[in-house]
This record gives sequence, C-alpha cells and structure tokens, in this order.
Amino acid sequence: MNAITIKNLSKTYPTGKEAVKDVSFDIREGEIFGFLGPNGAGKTTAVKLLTGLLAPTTGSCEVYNIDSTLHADQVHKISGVVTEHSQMYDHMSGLQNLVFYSTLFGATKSEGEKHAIELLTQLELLDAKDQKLATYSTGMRQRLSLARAMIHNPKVLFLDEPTSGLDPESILSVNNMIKDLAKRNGVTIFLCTHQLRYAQELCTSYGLIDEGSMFATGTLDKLRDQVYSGIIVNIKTDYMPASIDARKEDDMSYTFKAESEEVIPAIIKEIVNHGGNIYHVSIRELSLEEIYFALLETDRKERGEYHG
Ligand SMILES: Nc1ncnc2c1ncn2[C@@H]1O[C@H](COP(=O)(O)OP(=O)(O)OP(=O)(O)O)[C@@H](O)[C@H]1O
Repeated sequence: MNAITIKNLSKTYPTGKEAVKDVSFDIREGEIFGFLGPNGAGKTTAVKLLTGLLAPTTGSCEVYNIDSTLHADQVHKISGVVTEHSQMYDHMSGLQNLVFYSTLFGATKSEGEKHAIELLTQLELLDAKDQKLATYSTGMRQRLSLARAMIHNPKVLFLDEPTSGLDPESILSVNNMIKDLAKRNGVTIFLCTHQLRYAQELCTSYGLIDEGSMFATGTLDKLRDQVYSGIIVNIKTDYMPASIDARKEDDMSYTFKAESEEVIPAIIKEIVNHGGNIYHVSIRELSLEEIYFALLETDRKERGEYHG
C-alpha cells in the first residue's frame, strides 16, 4: 500500500520561484524515505505541500489516499511533523507539553500521560519530564519535538533534519526510535536531510531532488546500479606493479574497481610475484554520498548547469 502519492506536483511561489517542478513518486507504507537535496532544493516546500500547509500550483499529493490540499485536517490527524521550529510551551514541563498535545487529538489526560511517559522513556527524557521546557538543551528540545509529533500515533512522520545539533548519544536514540517505528508499527518516515551518511544508515529508499526537480528515486541498490554496481578494492602494499590499473590514494594505499571479488586472488598473486608485501585488503561498494554526487553531476550536466 502507498502511504504517499505525489503526481506532477509543482509549486511556484508568488515571487515567481519554481520551488517544486513536476515531481511524481510514491512511497510505500513502512518505508524510511530519505528526501535528499542541497539547500534550497525544494524539500521543505514539498513537505508543506504534503501536509497541506501550502497549496500546489499544479498536480496533487496524497497521504493514505487523502488529498493534502482538499483535506488538510484529515492529513494532520494521521501525520506528525518535526521541523526546527516545532511549537511548544516554554513555561510548561516536557510531560505537560506532551499531555496537552495529546488531549488536543482527543485523548483523555490519563491516556495522554501514559503515552507521554512511554515516549519520554524511549527518547531518554524521563528524568527531565517535570522540568520546564525553557530549561531543556537544544538536543532535549529536539527529542521532545519528536515525542510531540508521535503523541497521536501518526501513520506518517515528516522529519526535517531530525538530528541536526544532537550529540552522538541522542542521535542514536532518535535513530533507534525511527527504525523501531517503521519496523514494528509500520509508520512511514519522510526524512529530509543533507547528511548523506546519516541517511544511508537509516533509510530504506531515497528521492534525490535538485532545484525543484527529482533526478533519481529508489533503493540504494537501484541508485547504485545507475552509477556503478561493482566493488572498489583497496590494497595497502609497498609495491604496485604497473600491470594493475590501480589509483594511488596515499603512501601505500591503492584502489581499483572490479566487477566482483573473484579478481582479488589474481591481483594479490601479481603483487607478491613482483616482490611486493601486502598489509591490508578491503572491499566496499559505492556509498550513498558517492552515488548522490555522481547522479547530481550527471543531472546538472544534462541540464547544462554543471560548473564543477
Ligand atoms: N515563501 C517563499 N517565497 C518565495 N520563495 C521561497 C519561499 N519559501 C522557499 N522559497 C524558495 O524556494 C526554494 C526551495 O526552498 P525550500 O525551503 O523548499 O528548500 P529546502 O530544500 O528545504 O532547503 P534547505 O535544505 O535549505 O531547508 C528556495 O529557492 C527558497 O528560497
């Protein structure tokens, strides 16, 4: 089942800026979808269109078959949104904030409290539950925003850079919660980020956007196939024969591309036969970061806009 359906979606602001240009894609239920693109690519605009905060210029978007523009209120009932500026109340405690929002969605005070305590525990904020929000650190506040977005058990969660400004321990608890929500509760996560390493750790599918246009969508494997699906071999040696087409990375480190690891024994033999010593061999596939930049470069070249 599709959690999100976007069809020929475009948004031109009154200034004339075309922030989203004819974008179409679907996201299946339970996916952790990484929406990746540089500053100003159109990610926040797309989230505002999906959550009914903005109306599209043309096209449509749906969350669980509910049109975001026509029925924004219904979309809000099944969506949670975390942005940098989540509205909460400084003079109230973390727990009071969560209970307040939960009652807005129709829960009783005791239901709200029970759920709030569960979320505060998951996000390691239980010790601070009675502290006023004004005393929370940035990281604590950000985690509370996530709890707030989850308070009505949404089916879809829109997250805009959910871990920016968080320390490694907090990132871990946020990541675990996101993975858990998707895996155990089937919550669909729409995650906007520039942090490609972070996205690779977490996401199950991706959409790549630049200047309002989507230039690639799919799983990491699918995106990798569009760039290079083989492996990259790294060898640390004191001698690399000229017969091997390897690139010198630094002092004793060389890399080369190969279709599969089957070529490695022959390469090792060749080095050893030439008197070289091998200290380390490792293989890896292209990372999301490498794939992203390769696809971005191709797309910009096709649009005649690459100046790199
Ligand atoms: N209200 C607005 N009026 C006019 N232009 C806008 C408005 N909001 C955003 N834009 C422009 O639309 C483009 C897309 O902005 P958007 O905020 O959607 O990008 P983004 O991918 O979320 O960027 P970032 O990663 O920096 O948050 C940018 O050029 C931005 O300046």
